[in-house]
Amino acid sequence: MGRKFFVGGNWKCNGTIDEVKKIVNLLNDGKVPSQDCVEVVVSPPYVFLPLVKSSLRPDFHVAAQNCWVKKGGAFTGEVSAEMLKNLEVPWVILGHSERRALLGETNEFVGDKVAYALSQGLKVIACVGETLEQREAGSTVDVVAAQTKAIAEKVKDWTNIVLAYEPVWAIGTGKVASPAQAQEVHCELRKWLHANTSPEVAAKTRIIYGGSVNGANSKELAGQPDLDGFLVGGASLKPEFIDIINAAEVKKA
Ligand SMILES: O=C(CO)COP(=O)(O)O
Repeated sequence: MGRKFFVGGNWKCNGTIDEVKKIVNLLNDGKVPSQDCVEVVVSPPYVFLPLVKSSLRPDFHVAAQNCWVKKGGAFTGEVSAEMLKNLEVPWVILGHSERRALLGETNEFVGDKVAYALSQGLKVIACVGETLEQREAGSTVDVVAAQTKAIAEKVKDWTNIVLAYEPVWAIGTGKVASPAQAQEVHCELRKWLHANTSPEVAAKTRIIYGGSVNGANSKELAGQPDLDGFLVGGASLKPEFIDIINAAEVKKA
């Protein structure tokens, strides 16, 4: 099948220089499976990217948490895909639900961002996910399909995209999706890719889960057939992030 397990750590808007140094030391000392078995990418705030990149172990990589929708210029406060490329930051997270909800990023805007970042040679962790209201209304699959469609309309080549399913109700709440709930949506997303992109894209694209993942629940989640890794928030700042990376071993069994 060839979908390498992927573990992302989204540090969000957290950290001081000292705290960042501590997390990097913790990561550098962690015992994890080889790069053949798991791809690890951590995403500090922009301002810490050079520090993390220069001090992080070479088998782990970095991601930005966002970038501007087109070429840089007169866009105060933004950071462009070209700048990330210039800093040799290989990955960027786009469409996180916090940006969709708090900063008004629409499906279309996220689709444009993904397409532009890819065009500049970045790899993208593209996030989708429903709110509790949407889940209770029975529209989970429609919501994530619409979010994915807005990306698929702008992108032909999915090689450099990892799709992150992050139910909004599970983010930062301690209410993790059950393995069955996660598997159901991952399977629907894969079916959607099969029908609307190509069977090859559906088979190869990694679909990772995010929302209250921790050291204790990561193994059982990793056992789900359509779950190819995690995007971790709170626990990515703690020693248990190493345990979550080690959940990749489940796929080998
Ligand atoms: O938003 C997330 C990762 O992008 C998940 O956050 P938590 O792991 O803190 O729930």
